[in-house]
Amino acid sequence: MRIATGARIPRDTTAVIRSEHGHVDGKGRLHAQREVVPGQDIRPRGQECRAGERLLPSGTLVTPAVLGLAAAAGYDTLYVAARPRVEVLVLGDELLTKGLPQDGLIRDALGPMLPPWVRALGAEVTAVRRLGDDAEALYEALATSTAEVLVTTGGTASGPVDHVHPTLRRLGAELLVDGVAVRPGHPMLLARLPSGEEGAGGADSAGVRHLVGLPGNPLAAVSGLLTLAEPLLRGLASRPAAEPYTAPLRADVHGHPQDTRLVPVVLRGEHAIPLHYNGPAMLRGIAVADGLAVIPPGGARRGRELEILDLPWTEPGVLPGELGIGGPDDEVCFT
Ligand SMILES: Nc1nc2c(c(=O)[nH]1)N[C@H]1C(S)=C(S)[C@@H](COP(=O)(O)OP(=O)(O)OC[C@H]3O[C@@H](n4cnc5c(N)ncnc54)[C@H](O)[C@@H]3O)O[C@H]1N2
Ligand code: MOO
Repeated sequence: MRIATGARIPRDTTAVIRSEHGHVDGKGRLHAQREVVPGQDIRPRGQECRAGERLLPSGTLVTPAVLGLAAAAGYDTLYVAARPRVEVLVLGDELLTKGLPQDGLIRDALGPMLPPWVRALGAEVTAVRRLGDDAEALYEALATSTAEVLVTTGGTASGPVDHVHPTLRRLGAELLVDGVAVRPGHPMLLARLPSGEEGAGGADSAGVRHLVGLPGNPLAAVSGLLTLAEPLLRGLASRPAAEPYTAPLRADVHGHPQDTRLVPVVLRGEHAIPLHYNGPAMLRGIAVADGLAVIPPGGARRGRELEILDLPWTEPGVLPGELGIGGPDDEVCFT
């Protein structure tokens, strides 16, 4: 009997011969040109999975392949953790949104940088708002936002126009992390905002809202993104943490006397090569980096194994030669 690839086999069939491995003679009899073994080219039911079997552990990212597997196994609905909804609030009167920095005004580097970064961390960005240094606008924004996570940039220090701390106090927020012994990024903070029912506006279905306060210096903001925002968003999205790993340094790196430093590095072969332009306000290092090396207080010598924090898009690339540490314009810059 002729049968199409993938067609259901007739009852009591013991083997299938591929058309190119057999021929039918003038009397309609089939002759195999190769040995035929029982079960040949028959795909039995339940080969890949059986009814009720768990196909993937919970917490698995729904990739295109996972969607295909789910459909193949007959699922019509998948239960997933929704992407956390994040609103970005950029603070600072000194920020320009186009053109060259001039007259004491600088370009907003974080407004463009944060949304794709936050999306790469598995969250959805619902809005990016530039609020200047307006305490009332910040209060209104925090009180009424329905996002589960608010990310502010700037205004975390204690200067005259640093409104984040006073506004959190006014809202009755709970400061969970108020500064971290890390450079750059030491003023970063994490707070739990009052939920909708507690009188402060919107919230997610569980009523919990968090605020990640990133320092205004752009590389300091990156520190906060990787060490405060990333674990928070991962937890909210029920994503498992990546396995921590280390790499040996290919050059000495200066340390802060008391605090940990995070220094942009590229990964080449086994090694982490520390990059120039790693000051708190600089982005040239991180723009070509694969990750941040965790430098203990006091610094680290060449060859020492250090933990590396990956960037969400880390993949091997080309090291622009002049950026690696060890040249004449090596910089020690941590405030
Ligand atoms: N008395 C102290 N003052 C400061 C300390 C300290 O320990 N004691 N730490 C300094 C450090 S370190 C940092 S980091 C900053 C963090 O302060 P803020 O979070 O309040 O940040 P701002 O003052 O608003 O801005 C700092 C710096 O970054 C520039 N900035 C701000 N936003 C952006 C942006 N979107 N794009 C590019 N650049 C931005 C801003 O113009 C400032 O130059 O506090 C120090 N002060
Ligand atoms: O964040 Mo500051 O720029 O800690 O160094």
